[in-house]
Amino acid sequence: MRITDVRVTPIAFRDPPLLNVSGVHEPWALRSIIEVETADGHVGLGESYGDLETLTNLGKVKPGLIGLDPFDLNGLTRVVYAAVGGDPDPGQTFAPAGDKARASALAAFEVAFLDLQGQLTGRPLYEILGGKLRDRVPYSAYLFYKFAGHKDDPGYPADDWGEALSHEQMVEQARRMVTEFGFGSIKLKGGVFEPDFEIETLRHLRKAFPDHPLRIDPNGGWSVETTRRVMPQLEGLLEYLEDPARTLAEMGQIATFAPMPLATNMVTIAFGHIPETIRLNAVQVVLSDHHYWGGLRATQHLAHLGRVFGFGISMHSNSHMGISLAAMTHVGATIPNLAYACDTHYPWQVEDVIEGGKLRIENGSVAPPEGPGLGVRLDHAALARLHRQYLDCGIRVRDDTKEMRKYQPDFNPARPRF
Ligand SMILES: O=C([O-])C(=O)C[C@H](O)[C@@H](O)C(=O)[O-]
Ligand SMILES: [Mg+2]
Repeated sequence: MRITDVRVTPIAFRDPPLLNVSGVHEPWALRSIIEVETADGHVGLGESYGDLETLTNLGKVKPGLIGLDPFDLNGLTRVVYAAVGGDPDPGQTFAPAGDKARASALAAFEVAFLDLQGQLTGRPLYEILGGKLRDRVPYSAYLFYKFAGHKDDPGYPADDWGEALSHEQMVEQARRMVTEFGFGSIKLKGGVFEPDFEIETLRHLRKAFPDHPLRIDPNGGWSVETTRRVMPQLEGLLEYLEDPARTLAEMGQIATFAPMPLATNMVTIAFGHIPETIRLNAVQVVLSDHHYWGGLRATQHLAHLGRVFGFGISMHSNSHMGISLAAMTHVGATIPNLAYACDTHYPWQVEDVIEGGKLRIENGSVAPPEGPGLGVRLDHAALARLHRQYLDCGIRVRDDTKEMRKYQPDFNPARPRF
């Protein structure tokens, strides 16, 4: 069974004005949708970033995939490394340190190849990945401070979540997340306001949700000294503290005085970072993300290293569609040491490219879609509509800072902000 066609379609979908350390989300979020077709008409799906660099790299890989067997994942790795650059040694399946471009291209196509393997064998993807260890994968409520609407009219109605700039509004956002989706744990995106204000928001959340584990993620927005100053206030409040500071060395310093585990999706983002992470004991929870760790098998390998070296595994996300949620859920179902509920931006998205609308989050968790492979199919009309939005929206690279300067012309995202 050989691959005869590969299509990569950039899309843009509505995104609310969510705040973070770099600024605010633009009205349109970008992704790319990958279709890998075999001679007999099976189509494997993948999803990745939609920025120009990713699209360029995926475009470079495409021609080399024609004629490959979808079961030849080492062949895929060789093609990706040859096209994007790097060591073409087929033994070097996973990317070294700082190798996000190659690992991301590999991941985008690996998911589509695995989807094909599932379709060709009539097996759900979690079986291709070794079998499921749980029926449902837990996700956490992902709370953002947010504006009520975008600064410029994006040409669509404002989202129905309203403004969240006060503690009380954030508790309301959490209440809706927990009521509608049943989330059993809560993450607050921080780095937006002074840490003391954000910790007060956490206290309000603790009061309203006494049993929900809480996390905060300032995305490297705090200095080591600021983190030291606020640490007594955080003690006993958090399940883990995610990326308070920006570098591995700073995380290592914070780990010497932090009573709770430190988590990251910023300082340990490739296999080559793990030796130094362990040497410094800088991080106790790694947020895996198949999109840039090199795919679903790489995610399993990362989890295995977690068992070897004693760090926990959680999962990171970005604004994404149902193909990514299906892939995250299939792999999440196979990881023995997935000790924490995974991140997902999915509740913030109102559009999707899969048949049947959106996947369902219930009781704070998602079941891997049944059916062969990923278990999701492309809605071609929706894909065409979201591609048209991409062409029309004019955004080609995500820039939260530029967007924030429309509200606050002197906004400075330099970190540490606090
Ligand atoms: O955990 C994280 O760092 C993220 O989810 C990164 C995202 O870019 C988040 O900050 C966002 O969507 O603004
Ligand atoms: Mg993070």
